[in-house]
Amino acid sequence: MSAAAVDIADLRVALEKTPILHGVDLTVAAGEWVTVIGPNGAGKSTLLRAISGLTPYTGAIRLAGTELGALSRRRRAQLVATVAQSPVVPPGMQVLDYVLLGRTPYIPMLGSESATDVAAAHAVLDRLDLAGFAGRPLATLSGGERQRVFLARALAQEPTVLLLDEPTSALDIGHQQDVLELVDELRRRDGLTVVATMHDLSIAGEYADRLVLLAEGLVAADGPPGSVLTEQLLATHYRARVRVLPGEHGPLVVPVRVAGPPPG
Ligand SMILES: Nc1ncnc2c1ncn2[C@@H]1O[C@H](COP(=O)(O)OP(=O)(O)OP(=O)(O)O)[C@@H](O)[C@H]1O
Repeated sequence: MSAAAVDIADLRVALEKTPILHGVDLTVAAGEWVTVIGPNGAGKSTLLRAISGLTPYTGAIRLAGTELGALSRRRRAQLVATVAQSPVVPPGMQVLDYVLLGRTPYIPMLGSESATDVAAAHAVLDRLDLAGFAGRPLATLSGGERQRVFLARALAQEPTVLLLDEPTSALDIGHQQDVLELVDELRRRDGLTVVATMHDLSIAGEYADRLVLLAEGLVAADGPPGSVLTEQLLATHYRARVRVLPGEHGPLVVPVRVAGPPPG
């Protein structure tokens, strides 16, 4: 049997001496889409940052069978690409140059990008409907356009594991669907493994094979969307009043107001 794309055991992370993740176990098979949900501050971004090698941890994180710490930075960048919530953007950088940064793990030391790298960057800009933005300074794009450029850079990296931290939070509903369908297409076509975080629970359930509910730094539930998106679990961990309705591609979570507006 081939190794899991991501295999995490007893992961513990402390930030500024405060324990944030308290012993997380998570296995993601190659080609699987797992979305981590959970209330604000649960540790979702911290988990993704640990998988991408940006945060010290104890426990084990293995990528395709190799412990994260045993991978060179270059090899790690060939395996894992991240779309962070608010990536740092070098001032004045144009869109094409930013997307080309995704090719860094394939460019020889002290070398510069090849025609193949430039073609790969243009191809991904085309796929994301961003070709017309190639020469624009990133800072002049709208929030949603910029978010798609961040994804373009990650896809230009041609990773085997794609980490998406709320990748559609700035997108209108049409672009949300376009971007998630594209990621799903890459997963089906190329066997890309996806680990995402999302706050829109209906969309989370529609695209993921499995949902992992993280609460206070621990896995509170892990399974197919129908087993995690229950009114009881969402009430317990989000203190949310919701109705869960059957949908074509997964449960639909609808917030409901319990008390009506004050009379008068
Ligand atoms: N550098 C830091 N030092 C101390 N605490 C931190 C640091 N970074 C994050 N935290 C805390 O760690 C906890 C988990 O943060 P994290 O960003 O992983 O949560 P999250 O589940 O992604 O939340 P959200 O849904 O709001 O994005 C939060 O309580 C946050 O305040």
